[in-house]
Amino acid sequence: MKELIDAIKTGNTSTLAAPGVKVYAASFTQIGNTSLVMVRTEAGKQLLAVGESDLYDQLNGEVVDGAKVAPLTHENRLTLNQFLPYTAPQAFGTQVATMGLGDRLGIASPGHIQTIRGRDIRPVLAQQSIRELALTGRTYEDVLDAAAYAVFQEGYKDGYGADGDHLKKEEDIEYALRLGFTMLTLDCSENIDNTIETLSAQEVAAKYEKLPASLREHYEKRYLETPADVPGAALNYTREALQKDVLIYDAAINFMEAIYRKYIATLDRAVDFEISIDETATPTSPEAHYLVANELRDRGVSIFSMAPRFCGEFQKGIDYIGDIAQFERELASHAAIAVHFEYKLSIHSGSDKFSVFPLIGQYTNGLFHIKTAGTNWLEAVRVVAKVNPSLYRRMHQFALDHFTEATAYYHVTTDINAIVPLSEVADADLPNYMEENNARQLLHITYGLLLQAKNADGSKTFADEFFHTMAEQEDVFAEGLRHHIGRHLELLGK
Ligand SMILES: O=C(O)[C@@H](O)[C@H](O)[C@H](O)C(=O)CO
Repeated sequence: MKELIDAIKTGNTSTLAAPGVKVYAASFTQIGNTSLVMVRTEAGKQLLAVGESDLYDQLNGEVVDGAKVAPLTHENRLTLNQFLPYTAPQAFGTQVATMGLGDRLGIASPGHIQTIRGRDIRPVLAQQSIRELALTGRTYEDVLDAAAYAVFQEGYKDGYGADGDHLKKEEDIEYALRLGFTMLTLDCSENIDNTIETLSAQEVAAKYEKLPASLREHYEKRYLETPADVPGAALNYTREALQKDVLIYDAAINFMEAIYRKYIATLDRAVDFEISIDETATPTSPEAHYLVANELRDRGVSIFSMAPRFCGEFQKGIDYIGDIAQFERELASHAAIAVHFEYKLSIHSGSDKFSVFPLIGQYTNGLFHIKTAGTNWLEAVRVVAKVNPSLYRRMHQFALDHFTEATAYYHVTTDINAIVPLSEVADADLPNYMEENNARQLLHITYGLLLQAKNADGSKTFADEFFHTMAEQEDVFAEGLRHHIGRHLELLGK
């Protein structure tokens, strides 16, 4: 490290290098008298600060050859945020396309930044749901730390977001806001009454008639007596459909309003507020989308994006399943409704939906929010399959043994029996599993079980070897993400 420190001290920063040290040159920056750069040694990634200043004094680390070597801790990330504002997350609002790049491992954001840099779209790098945190054993502090350090490492100064994703409980909303998250995705799935879809028209009518007359009059006046006028949207409310949608969504709309008033409207900073009604058994018709959006607007609820449950299937880690012609027809209306109410359409489980990406880019005029997460984990699995076949085989077999357990967390229609047995696949062909839908979903939804698996002696079954492999293959992983997420962006027109 001494050679590097001396080079920085003498201002010879054109080629920052030292034996046994990887220097992330894009991170190099000057803050007052301090030169700061990210390096990686056998001890892992660290901040190297050369030159005395308040920043130097505030960083927690040890002094080596007259410089400070600081580990990538939560406290040091907060110090970085204080002196380098571009390393803190921001809200983006509705006038720029954004992409959620969920990173369940805390090591994908450098590749995501390399992919998105220079394109007409901004990254929400720190995106994790409470479900993901529970399955990986991470915290929102971990998630935001990893994203901020990646932004510093890559010297990315165009801004990034932090999304507390699929939040259902007030304590989780408070947790994300307390940490400075700049996007909140309110998951309303538990406030949507999916049982209504199972009722007959007569049962729906009877249940609807039991609602307060004032409520029924409110909806009938606004949706039966007043035609919806949304340019580009084909909306046709029937009495039967209205009755169902009121029974399905009224409680959820009240929930959205209550959370907005309590947590968003009172904030002294911008936060992108997303409404998620995608993780429900009930596909969101354009009429239902319009009803929810219209009610929210008239209640003064301003949103950044809305995630409907599209027709067909947006399953994890694989392409769209369904009638693309019907999807296009409904997408046109959903996108027109979002434009009408001045927010962005949000595409959840956006990973790998290659067949519909061009339609999404077209009908949203390139102004959308799209969420990915699992596909980034699968790119890491692909690296393991390439460079550590033994580890991949053990992970794959463990996933097969625990797949049923994992289906409690994610809706998939995976055919496990269609997956070619490991014994029939040569080491060199293991990466091909990442090209096959059933194997993709097998490894996709078992991520938490794999990362948290422990041996009888309490040691990690896979995680330590997995992360060591990924550290050695950092550049291969980044290249894989540039290729795979780059394909997403190209087809989305970005
Ligand atoms: O797995 C999760 O809980 C999240 O990644 C969630 O699926 C997210 O909202 C998403 O849609 C990512 O594609």
